[in-house]
Amino acid sequence: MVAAIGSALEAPQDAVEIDGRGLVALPGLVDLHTHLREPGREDAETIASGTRAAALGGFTAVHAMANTTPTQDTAGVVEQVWHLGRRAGWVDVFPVGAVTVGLGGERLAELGAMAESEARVRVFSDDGKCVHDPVVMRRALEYVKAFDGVIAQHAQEPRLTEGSQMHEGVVSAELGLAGWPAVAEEAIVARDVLLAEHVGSRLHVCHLSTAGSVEIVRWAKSRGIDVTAEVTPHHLILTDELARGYDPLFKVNPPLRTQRDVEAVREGLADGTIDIVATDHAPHPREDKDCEWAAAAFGMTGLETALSVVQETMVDTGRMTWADVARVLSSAPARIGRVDGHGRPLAVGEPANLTLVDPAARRVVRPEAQASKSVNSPFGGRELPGRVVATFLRGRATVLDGAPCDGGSADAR
Ligand SMILES: NC(=O)N[C@@H](CC(=O)O)C(=O)O
Ligand SMILES: [Zn+2]
Ligand SMILES: [Zn+2]
Repeated sequence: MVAAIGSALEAPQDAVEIDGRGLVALPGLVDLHTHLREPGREDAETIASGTRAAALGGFTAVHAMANTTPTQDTAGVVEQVWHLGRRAGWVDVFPVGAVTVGLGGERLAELGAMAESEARVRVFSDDGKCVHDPVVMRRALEYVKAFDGVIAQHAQEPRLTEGSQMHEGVVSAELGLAGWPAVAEEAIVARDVLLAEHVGSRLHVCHLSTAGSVEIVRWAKSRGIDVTAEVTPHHLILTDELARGYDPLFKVNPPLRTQRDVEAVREGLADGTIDIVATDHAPHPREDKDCEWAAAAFGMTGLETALSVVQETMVDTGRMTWADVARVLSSAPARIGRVDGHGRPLAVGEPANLTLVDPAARRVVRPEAQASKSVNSPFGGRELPGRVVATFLRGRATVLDGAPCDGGSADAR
């Protein structure tokens, strides 16, 4: 708990003192969209390694996506993930529940049992797959109203994206790679905001990536539809031009779009149409990325670079203040996920979940030196601004002087 705020305070003798001059204090960051890969793909990431990466990135809470093996579609599996997160101790892990059994898109998973479990699931998503059947989507939206849940949709019309490899446009035509058209995302976003309005439920749009999707969400919000949306750091800064080198590091779902889309998502984030930044941290082992483009997995890591990318694209460009950063990376995601104790203002009596950032620092990203078990960062070798100096989870340092406090967590080494 934050005991006092001021300039002439008496600290207890054994207190850790940090010289905060020049640093920005943010409420601990909250990621609504992380892939931790455990259970099932511990070669790519574990709950311990992924949450350690999260703490180093300034996070105190992450939502762990449901596309694990087995799928997080029962109370048993979400409770297991929740417990492993607790035991690792780096951040609070909130498991996302699958919408449909095995992400199959057909039968609703036991949403109520997951909501009532110890993990208290409020966010449900088949992420990786789109809940494409409108009847299933409608039922899911209706069902979660009972416990104030939200459906987080991976908006990708499957028929329009069969075999898709990258954004459909000039570059895909030149490279001869199968395109993933913007309309495949926008058609689902449009359908889902209308469904959410029809049944009076809450919808969250995952990794919104196109100018058209921004317009649809802006329209929906102006109508009073209860929709929220996220953008990833990579969609704020990278474009489909990067596919020209055929390096699968830049292969991701939804794909990197055009400069026009990048401009539109930045503007949407700045004006509040897009509510939050979420990492979509998607670690993959080397063998799934060190191959030709068409055979490679979709996804990139992001927990350890997210804040820097937001600083570069939104703060250093004058589009957002640090208070806005606290909103899009902490308070708004905590509210959407209905998470207690996170995303709270830095005030006396609030839980001491906080992050100290040095905005004047610059660093070159070295994926091999990161805490994630996987190295598929699109920012390797790139210089980015900002450095997370310290992270505190309920008053306990998880990161100090930019280094993980391994002693504090039993299982994370
Ligand atoms: N974003 C990705 O490209 N991949 C994600 C799935 C997803 O977020 O759709 C993954 O699980 O690897
Ligand atoms: Zn997705
Ligand atoms: Zn994802």
